[in-house]
This record gives sequence, C-alpha cells and structure tokens, in this order.
Amino acid sequence: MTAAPAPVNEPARPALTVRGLTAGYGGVTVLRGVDLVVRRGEVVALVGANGAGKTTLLRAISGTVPATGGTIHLGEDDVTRLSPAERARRGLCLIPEGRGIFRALTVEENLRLSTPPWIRPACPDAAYEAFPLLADRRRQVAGTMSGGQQQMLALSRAILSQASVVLLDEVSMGLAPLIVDVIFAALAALAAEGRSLLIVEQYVQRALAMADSVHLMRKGTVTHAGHPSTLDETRLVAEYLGQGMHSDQPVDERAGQAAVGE
Ligand SMILES: Nc1ncnc2c1ncn2[C@@H]1O[C@H](COP(=O)(O)OP(=O)(O)OP(=O)(O)O)[C@@H](O)[C@H]1O
Repeated sequence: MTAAPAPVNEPARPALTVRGLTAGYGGVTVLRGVDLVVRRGEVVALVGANGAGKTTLLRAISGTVPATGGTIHLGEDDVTRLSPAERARRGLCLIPEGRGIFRALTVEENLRLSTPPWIRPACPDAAYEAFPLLADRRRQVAGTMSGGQQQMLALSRAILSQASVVLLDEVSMGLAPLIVDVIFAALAALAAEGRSLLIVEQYVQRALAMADSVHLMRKGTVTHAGHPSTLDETRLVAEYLGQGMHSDQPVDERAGQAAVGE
C-alpha cells in the first residue's frame, strides 16, 4: 500500500491524528492530553523516560487501552470509540513489546494467522522476501527460534496486514546489534513503501536517524515535537536519564546506570 505523494510544498495529509488524548489504568490517569500527528509516509519517533506513557499511548491508539477523553483519527475517520479489530481493519497495526507471536505454532502458521481475514488469499511470500531466513525456517516452531528470528516474525505482521499506520513498541529490545541492523532495515523498507510509522525505541539515536519528526513525552504529555534536529539527544539524556552516559548505548542500559529524573 503506497501513499500518494503530496503536491510539492504541501505537507502530506495526516494518517494519524491524536488530540487531547487522556487514558489510564483502573482510574489512574497516565495520558494527560496527548497531541500528536503522523503524516502519510512519515516516520515519527516517540521518546521519553521510562514511565512517561509511550507504551500506554500506543495501546490507546490501537484501542487496547480505552480513551477517557480526546480523539483519535485515522485519516479523516474518528476511531476513538472503535474496537481494536475495527481499527486494524482501517489500517492500524500495533507490534507490541514482547513480540506477540504464537510460540507453539510454526513460522508459516504464524504468518498465515498474521494475515487479517480481509486479505485473502493469505500469502506469506512478502514476509519471506523481507526476511529470507524465515523462509528457511517455515516449518520450525516459532518458540524454538532465537529472539531476533521471533522479532522478524512479529514484524512480518506489519508487512502482511498491509497496514498504513504501524505502531512499533521497542522492537529491538534485547536483540544483538547485528539483528538490530536487520530489524531497522525492515523498518526502513516499511517506510519506503509509504507506510506511516510511530516508533518507540530504546536505540534513540537510530530511531531519530530515520525519523521525519520526534515527539518527546514526559509525564503523560508531549512536551516537544519537531524535526529530530530540534532535539539534541545529549540534552535528552541529560534531562531525562541522568548525566555521563554514552549515547550509543540503548537508553535502557543507560537508565540502569543513572536514576531517571521523573
Ligand atoms: N497495565 C498497567 N496497569 C497499571 N499501570 C500501568 C500499566 N502499564 C503501565 N502502567 C503505568 O503507566 C505509566 C506509564 O507506563 P508506560 O509503560 O506507558 O510508559 P513508557 O513510557 O512506555 O515506559 P517504559 O519505557 O518503561 O515502558 C507508568 O507509571 C506505569 O507504571
């Protein structure tokens, strides 16, 4: 699914618009009026300290955490009150932290289940093209594969669902650097196809390098939004994760070395 190019000098139309969104868990408010726009074909990095509300925002956009206020639009459509399944049907795909694959099923069975019912016939070939290693392992039980291979399988859902807006939560979490390269190449390929990506990522530098814009979250609100060049990561680290850490380490590792100043 490729987004139509915007006329020259005109920004692409919004694929996802979040306005004044509030949400939380069991009466505890986490999101406190979030505003965010992801335009068609754009990659947006969502950054902020542990507990800032990034995962909750992705859940609220996907519908797995209900909004208590504000609105969520996919394109022109208000989806705020729609079920997660209906949002998926309208082109939204969440790749949650922790992979979300069927560990007892084979690679091929997972890929067939990853293809939503409105896309028929189910055809895993696009996933095998993106990740040839999965083709070699199509009959392997998913739970017996390495973490990186399982993450390729999880990411395949974004490919096979043909979603126009993909939400990605820490997809490189716990993976070896070489595998992280493969995962980021897959994200770049999704973006090149014109999908809109909203990325929460522990490798902040890498996410910023491929992003068209960055949104910084703090305590359930977006405190900064703009081109990645407007957000100096040194400042990000200093403000949110403490001083004296190396920016080429994953944020989670750095957070382990210094108290998070929330
Ligand atoms: N299932 C849940 N039930 C209750 N509270 C939750 C739940 N999930 C998250 N929270 C709380 O919501 C707040 C925001 O958490 P969230 O996971 O959205 O932040 P985050 O920015 O993604 O941080 P992290 O990088 O640590 O995942 C935290 O205070 C957290 O404890």
